[in-house]
Amino acid sequence: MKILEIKNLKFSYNEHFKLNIDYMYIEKGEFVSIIGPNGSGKTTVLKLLTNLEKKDNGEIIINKKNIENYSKKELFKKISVVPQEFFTSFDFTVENIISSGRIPYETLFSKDEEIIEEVMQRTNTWTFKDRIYNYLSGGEKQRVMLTRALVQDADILLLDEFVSQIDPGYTQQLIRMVKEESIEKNKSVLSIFHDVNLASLYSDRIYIFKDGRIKYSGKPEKIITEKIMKEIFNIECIIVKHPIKNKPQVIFEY
Ligand SMILES: Nc1ncnc2c1ncn2[C@@H]1O[C@H](COP(=O)(O)OP(=O)(O)OP(=O)(O)O)[C@@H](O)[C@H]1O
Repeated sequence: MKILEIKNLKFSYNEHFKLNIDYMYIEKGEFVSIIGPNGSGKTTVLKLLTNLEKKDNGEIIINKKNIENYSKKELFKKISVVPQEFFTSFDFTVENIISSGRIPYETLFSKDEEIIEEVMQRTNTWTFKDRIYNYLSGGEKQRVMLTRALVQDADILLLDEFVSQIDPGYTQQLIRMVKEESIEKNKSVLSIFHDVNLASLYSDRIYIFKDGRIKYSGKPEKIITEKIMKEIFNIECIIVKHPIKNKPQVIFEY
């Protein structure tokens, strides 16, 4: 079942950048990634999906219902987001920030507190729950934002380079957690990656963006090729098969 569909989506900030998506979808329980060069429109799509920008044209359909027909609260239960950056001018603690993921459920019963603590233990953020968010390192902030999105428990998780500042140990742990959410809880994931190898290893399907359009889409095995990597990113590379998962992995020639 398709949980998210984007049809004929058009948007422009100005004459310099135009986004034009004919069709894009995510199935329930699918892990889908977007890759593409800087400025190709990846983050803009996520902003349109969360109403941070207003589309010029087209349709965004979540669970067979147009996004415009959702109330804010309903939408928060459908979509949770880990943005590239999150700023706050207040001195919120880590626990304050993460707890805000439960706002759409509007209860402060112990059940919510249990959910919050359980997810914080899993992401190892519980140990610094009383620290001020603004004073955390970049990687710690990203872990807090992912934890907030997980406690929100929405059907679709939108991730914008959510491990870009995270060390290898936590990168593996957090991506595995997200993957488990999709496999075990049937959550759908749409994740932007700059690391093509991570996208290839964990995704069921990948969309490759260039110049505000989808240039290629499909299973990693089909579209992570030397020719396409050269065309999209202008890189000289060799594609090898992951020894355990058989997924294509990109190695720079030099
Ligand atoms: N608020 C804005 N006003 C004007 N132009 C913008 C704005 N936000 C983004 N852009 C431009 O729109 C284009 C697409 O930006 P977007 O952030 O979607 O790219 P991206 O593929 O996510 O890039 P990156 O990989 O660098 O994060 C870029 O050229 C960017 O400069």
